[in-house]
Amino acid sequence: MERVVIGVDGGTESLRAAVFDSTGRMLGSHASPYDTHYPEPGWAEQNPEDWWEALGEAVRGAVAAAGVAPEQVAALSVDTTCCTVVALGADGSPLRPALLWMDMRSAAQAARVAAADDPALQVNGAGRGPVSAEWMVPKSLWLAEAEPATYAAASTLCEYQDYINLRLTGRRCGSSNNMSVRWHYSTTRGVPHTLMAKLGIPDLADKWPAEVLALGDEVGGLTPAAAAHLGLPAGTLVAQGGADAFVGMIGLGVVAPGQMALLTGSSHLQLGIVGRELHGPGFFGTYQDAVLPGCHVIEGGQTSTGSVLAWFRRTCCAPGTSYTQLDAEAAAVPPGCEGLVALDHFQGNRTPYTDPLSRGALAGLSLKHGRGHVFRAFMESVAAGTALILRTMAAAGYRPDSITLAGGAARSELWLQMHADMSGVPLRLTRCADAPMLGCAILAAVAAGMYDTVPAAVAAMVAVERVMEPAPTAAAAYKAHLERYAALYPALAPIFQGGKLGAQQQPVPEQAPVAAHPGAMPSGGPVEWRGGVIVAPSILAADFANLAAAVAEAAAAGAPWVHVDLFDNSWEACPNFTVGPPVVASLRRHTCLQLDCHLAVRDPARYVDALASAGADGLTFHWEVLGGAAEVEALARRIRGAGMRAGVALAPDTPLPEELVALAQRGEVDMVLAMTVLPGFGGQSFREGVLAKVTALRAACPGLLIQVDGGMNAATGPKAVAAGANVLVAGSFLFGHKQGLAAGMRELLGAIGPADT
Ligand SMILES: O=C(CO)[C@H](O)[C@H](O)COP(=O)(O)O
Repeated sequence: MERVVIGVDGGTESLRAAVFDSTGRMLGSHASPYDTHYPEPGWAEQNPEDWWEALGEAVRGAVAAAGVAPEQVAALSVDTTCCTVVALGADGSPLRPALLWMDMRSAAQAARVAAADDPALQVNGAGRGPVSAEWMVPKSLWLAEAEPATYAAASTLCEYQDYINLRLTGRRCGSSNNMSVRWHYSTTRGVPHTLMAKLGIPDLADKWPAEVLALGDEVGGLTPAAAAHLGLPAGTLVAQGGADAFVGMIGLGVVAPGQMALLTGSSHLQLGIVGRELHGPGFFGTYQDAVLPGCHVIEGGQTSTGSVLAWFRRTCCAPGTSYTQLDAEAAAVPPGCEGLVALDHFQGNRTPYTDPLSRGALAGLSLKHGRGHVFRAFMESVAAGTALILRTMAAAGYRPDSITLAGGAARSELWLQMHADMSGVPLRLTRCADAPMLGCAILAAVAAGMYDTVPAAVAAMVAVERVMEPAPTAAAAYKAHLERYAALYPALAPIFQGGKLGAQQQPVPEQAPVAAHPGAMPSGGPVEWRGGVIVAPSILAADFANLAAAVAEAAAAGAPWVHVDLFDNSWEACPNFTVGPPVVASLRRHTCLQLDCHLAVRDPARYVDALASAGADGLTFHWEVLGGAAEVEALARRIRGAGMRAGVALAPDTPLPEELVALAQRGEVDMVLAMTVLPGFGGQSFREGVLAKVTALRAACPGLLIQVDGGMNAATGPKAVAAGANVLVAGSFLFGHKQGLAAGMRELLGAIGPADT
């Protein structure tokens, strides 16, 4: 008897079930719709009993459509919408309608959660936000405050998906997937007790399921009542599922570090797998162990993508105009739209700016441009938005090797190719369009013992049908266009919202983002990072009266970081006075590049809070000004706690301290800066002798960010990289380059040689 598995996808409009064989072929499916109620503007509720009825109907329908016997079903697994919150009484019955994921009534509570300044918030842009009203904690807080009697009576607050598992098996458990991505839970820190306590709801922890199961774990067998409802044998195995998009990653075969899922529809969602914890501004996550143990998920998102194209067709084209027609008109326009560039932020920007007030735009219109140009400009803006998200992730150390795409974008070859060309990453397309249901089926197959592991099941059940490679000529044609796109939001933000750049301006929380993933530094963007090396232009060599132009030039040249020297003339080894936190705050309003701040001052601790508030991404202080390893460790922790990368600098004559090596090996510092000139002034000669320190440090710390600063040019850069440096700060060479900074970048990177990673 052939064994089959069932995947169930509880969506917003309906619940769908499908039967799959062991090769991942869908044998039959069935959808059952249910209603959503909107009691107030912004509110959205569903009745859990409707889900249960839909589940019975859909599973029976899918089994009938597949033509299999119920006894053939080895297991099933369920994904649902994420953050659809249910309050259950002691007997497991719902106490009120469920708050659907899109329910926004807890917006005020979400703002208070964001302001709670708790370590658990670090997964959101390294603590800079946002916290969405969609999520579990704001919804729970709303219930506690607006309906205290219901909150008090609730013995369980859980997700749609947990409720279904409870009814199927009688087991009250949560999914580490849902909890990691939207409950501020982590597999190492556990439940966010301090956050709950700060919000005045410490008892929320008791209402959450105490048992947390990973995707694919056995939840249990169907109870007799559930079996009768589904038309399956009692005892049929139920495997743990999770949130639809994340289970969809499994259905797309995205289960290993370096892989990314791109889920497209009215919006875009970029979900990448990282081998270790990684936090940073401009993206969400990483969510620890959120898909498979050891696989952390990094998240980016664009709120309006397919919806922008739909808007254009609806409002700007004659009735009956087809996408095929618009696609053909767009295909006749060259990449870059002959100077026309659009911004896709019609409904705000989720990442990298996290700015709900940003809006769409078209810039560069001329009388030559026609409808095909405008449609293409919107298509390109969406692909460029994805490329910018990838660049932001790359600056923190994550670069996907492949992107597996699902959803509406797959219907346009032209649009697909734009995504591949601008991202510089091959796009994979799989056989099964219903990735969440296939993901559930894979989890069920593993729980049923049909495969030993999720990756083994993925290898057998996910079929990659096509790989679309970036076309080198088009990618080159898009370089300048991407820079124009990247410059649009910073230029328009003042118009949209009075000069603020969204969440980057928000205060950061008390505790630590973990070190950026070192050693795997970025490629992508208009200039490739050769050999995994970051070049950070030092604005010490720029015109201090025109720093906005300097950072714009650095961005246009493809630099991921800008190096900012903060000297206050307080340390005799650095007799210069440059800029302070207010200038960093101003720079933050002009760039989304990482602001890498070097403090050559006597008392660096006094600037930590101000620089964090200013939006600095990294803060490097000098070993020489502190009183030893314990003080260095404490300050590094404080810097990380303020949401920044912690670096320790050594003046050229300072020998490499063993204690610093030990701190780096223990992961207590993110970067070591070996100064190759005396701190204070640009334009000095490179001290090659310093490289012995770099060599020793690289041998001891293979994954560390090692920065060199001073006298860097096309002759000295390759020597620093050969010694083991992977972050090069260059001032006079770049800002003083006769052909401009971009030419200097090309020369430096060209001298370093091709990427070896
Ligand atoms: O930190 C510095 C000096 O303390 C500068 O960033 C560094 O010297 C870079 O300048 P240049 O490339 O001109 O040598």
